[in-house]
Amino acid sequence: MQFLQNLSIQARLLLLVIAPVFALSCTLLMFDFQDQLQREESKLSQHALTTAKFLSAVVHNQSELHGQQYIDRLLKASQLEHEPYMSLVIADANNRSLASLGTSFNVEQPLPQQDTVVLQQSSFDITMVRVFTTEPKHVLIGYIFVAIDKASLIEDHRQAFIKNVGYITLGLMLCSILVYWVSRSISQPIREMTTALKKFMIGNQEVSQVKHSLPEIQTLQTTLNEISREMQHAEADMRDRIQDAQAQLRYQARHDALTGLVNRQELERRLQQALDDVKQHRASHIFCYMDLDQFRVINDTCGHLAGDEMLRQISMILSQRIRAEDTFARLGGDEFGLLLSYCEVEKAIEITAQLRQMVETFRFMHEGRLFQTGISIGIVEITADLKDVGQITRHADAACYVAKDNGRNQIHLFHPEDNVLLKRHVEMEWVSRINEAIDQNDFVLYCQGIYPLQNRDLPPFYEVLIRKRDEQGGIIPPAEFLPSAERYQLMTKIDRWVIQHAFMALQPLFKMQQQTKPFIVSINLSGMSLGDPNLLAYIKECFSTYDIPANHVCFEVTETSAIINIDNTIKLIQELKRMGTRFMLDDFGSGMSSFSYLKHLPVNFLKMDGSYVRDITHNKVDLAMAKAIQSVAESMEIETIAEYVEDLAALECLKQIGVSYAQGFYLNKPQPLSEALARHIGTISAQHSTARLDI
Ligand SMILES: Nc1nc2c(ncn2[C@@H]2O[C@H](COP(=O)(O)OP(=O)(O)OP(=O)(O)O)[C@@H](O)[C@H]2O)c(=O)[nH]1
Repeated sequence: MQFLQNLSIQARLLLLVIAPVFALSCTLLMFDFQDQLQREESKLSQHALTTAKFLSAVVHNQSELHGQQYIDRLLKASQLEHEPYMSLVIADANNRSLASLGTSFNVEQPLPQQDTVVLQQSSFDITMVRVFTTEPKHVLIGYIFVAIDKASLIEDHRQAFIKNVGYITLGLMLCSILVYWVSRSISQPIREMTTALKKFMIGNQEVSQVKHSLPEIQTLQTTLNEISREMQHAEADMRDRIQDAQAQLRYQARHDALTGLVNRQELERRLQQALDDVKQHRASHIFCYMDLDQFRVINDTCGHLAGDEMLRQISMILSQRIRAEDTFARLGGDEFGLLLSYCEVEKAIEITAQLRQMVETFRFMHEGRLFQTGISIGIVEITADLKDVGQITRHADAACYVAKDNGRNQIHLFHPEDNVLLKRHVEMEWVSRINEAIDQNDFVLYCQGIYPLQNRDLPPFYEVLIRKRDEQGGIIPPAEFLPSAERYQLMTKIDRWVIQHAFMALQPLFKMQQQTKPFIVSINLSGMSLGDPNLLAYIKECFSTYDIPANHVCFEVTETSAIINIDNTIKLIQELKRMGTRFMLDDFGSGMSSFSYLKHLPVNFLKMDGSYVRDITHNKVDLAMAKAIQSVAESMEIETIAEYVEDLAALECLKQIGVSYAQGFYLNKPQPLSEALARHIGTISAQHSTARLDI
């Protein structure tokens, strides 16, 4: 079959049509030849027998065969003279030939005794009939032999057969020529088409006209040319699209998707050019680092989409003031970079002052509310002594940091000896120390008691406070490291560390299955943690891991951080309160709109801001504020706590106005959490823990 597949159309037609027809014709001819031969043979045999019988009938009443005339008459009567392939012999009773017609022959003795018999010879068939006299006596008087010459009969038929085969061969040869011509008329255009297609493949735009084309091939050619045209259109279209996409990619690689401004990579490339220019040609270029002020508030109150819109609007407004030769870029978040080309410091200050002014006067409208923001700008002059682009951006960033530190919405020109920069350096160091302390558990938990003033049966609180161990084993207060943790977004990590370790400290108390005196451990949550959507899941996991009853835990959130993350905070409070956990609003009264937000925060306790408590016995306003807070809390059925209680007079005053709990150095100083808890359940002496509440 494989061999057939490799054959050309001509070869296939010849092999599959002509050859079988030839073979079949020859076979049929052969059968016919055999058949005819047999029929002829039997016809002749029959004829020979009839003739012999006829002759025997003619002579049967003779007593013997004699007389030439008589025999000739007999031969004539046989009517066999026109059958050249036969011989006829008349012999007497002794088998001596009396007369013959055709080639004479002798029949060997003894002759068979039958009256009629066919004797088979090598190339003859001899029909023998015995001749008898009739009445009165039945006497043998002779023999009549009729021979059929089989060889000549076969030869005659062979000639006819060869002639027929010749005719068939001739016919088939003519057919072959016809088949060859027809198949060539098919294969030739296919070959030409193949050549045309090869040329088409190597760049010809059209499949060229095939000379001896068939209608089918012409249709194929037209279709291919149509496909080719379509492909050319598609290719041109695709090329355009690729070019567009490449241009878009080039654009995207250099621009910020949100604002359309140049991006950080492109700015850094241009800064490098500027630095080279300064080093080679002493040109003067300025770089400014700009950061929007309190942008987080927009995101938190209006959502990120609104924040994006504000970034777009501010970028557009500032772009209008920036010269074509300058580069205004978005570096990420709410940070922008401005490269002022061929610009002196004084001019840069003038331009940035205008930009700052534009941001200050800009109002962002969202859902009917107007928002205002500021921008802090750090300026650095690109000088030849700057090592690289990284140093330019670091200096500008540092100057912007100083501008923030100076109260935001400021412009600051970079100066290496800035005190604030030194402070920032210290803070940066704290970042790695805090991370290390978290990994190596170098923090320790302290606590300060919060005791009931009105009803002694209420359980005390222990507010958990974090400290850090120093290398010499001393204790570092939180004021040294928490500001850095807040600035560098480490508060979530710290809060989680505190929650986990406070729970670890509590676990043994509940494991002992002792009837512990009721108490509540109070843990502070930073604003950053309140904005963390995964905090709730983390706290729940800690409750189940350490198996701590939820009603022994209270979380303290400050008013400002709760407000910034209001939705998340409300959800957190609702979910955990359902489990029995309590919530305390810390520093209450420090914000401007404390009372209005109180309605939305379902807390159990209010901790008055220490600033009202410290001077409550001397300052009437503080006293009035404390009373007001107490009155609002009572009407909302919220318990109050006063912190910073530093003397007996303050304690008495707070008790009188109805404050529920008190906390402060007068009552109790911070002590290690584990010790405080051990004292509480009485496993160690309670000597130092007793709060001075005997008033
Ligand atoms: N809408 C929006 N917000 C972003 C995008 N990238 C970063 N932010 C947010 O921008 C805020 C940047 O805040 P910071 O610059 O750290 O702080 P800030 O609130 O501006 O306060 P100061 O810079 O200290 O004045 C963060 O809340 C980020 O989540 C952004 O592409 N779109």
